[in-house]
Amino acid sequence: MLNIEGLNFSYNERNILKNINISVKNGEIISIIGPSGAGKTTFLKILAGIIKDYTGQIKINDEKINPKKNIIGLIPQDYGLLPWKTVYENIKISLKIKRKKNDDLIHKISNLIGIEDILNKYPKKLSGGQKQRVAIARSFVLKPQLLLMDEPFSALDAITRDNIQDNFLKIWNNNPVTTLIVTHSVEEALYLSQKIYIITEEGNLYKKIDNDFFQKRFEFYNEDYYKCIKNIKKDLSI
Ligand SMILES: Nc1ncnc2c1ncn2[C@@H]1O[C@H](COP(=O)(O)OP(=O)(O)OP(=O)(O)O)[C@@H](O)[C@H]1O
Repeated sequence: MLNIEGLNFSYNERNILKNINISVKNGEIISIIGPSGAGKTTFLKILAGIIKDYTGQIKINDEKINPKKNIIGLIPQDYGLLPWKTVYENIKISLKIKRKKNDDLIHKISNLIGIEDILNKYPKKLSGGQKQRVAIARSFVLKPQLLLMDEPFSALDAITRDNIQDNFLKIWNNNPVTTLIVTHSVEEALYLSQKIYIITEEGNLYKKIDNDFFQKRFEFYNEDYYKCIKNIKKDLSI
């Protein structure tokens, strides 16, 4: 269980996140959705241990979160691949960091996500969708206790995005990692997460939604789905 209680954070006395309370069950996927500048990336950076001077409590299984002890995977907006390493080496880095050896797992996950044939390529030769797949494979190989994804699919065309979202869920169903996804897309939040948290422009947690549409692709002509999207969009414009 990930427990966040009374989290506050300021940049140079400017209050960015205000009294955030969220709990995520082990193996659950939640989405954080909110307008630009609301503090979503800042929130992930705090969880990843990049930002440390927050107040409030963050616990994993009742112990204070510790990025040195807890295995935390972060997929940043730019995918974070090292240009001088091949895809295979980029994925293997996470195993080196955790001093594990598991080449079989690299091949299993690469196969599941469809990147077996590009393992020897360098990142500059890859499309955005391929880089995204590599970043996802790398974080799953790490077997993190917590996976953080910052707008993971925003730069992709609609067909590639649907395809990679499906691959992501395929791997997650194989190995349900506790995951937080930051997104601007209501449709993406509905497809990929069991709970949706709305953050306002001022950095307050406004609402938690239990999502009935998880892992279901709906069209706009489905009335319940359409209403749900409309309500969330209304909340986001407050
Ligand atoms: N290093 C920094 N120093 C000072 N202010 C910062 C810093 N990084 C971000 N900010 C400010 O903090 C606020 C929250 O930024 P953050 O990147 O977390 O928002 P976001 O919700 O992820 O936005 P977006 O959806 O556009 O990515 C913004 O107003 C931003 O300008």
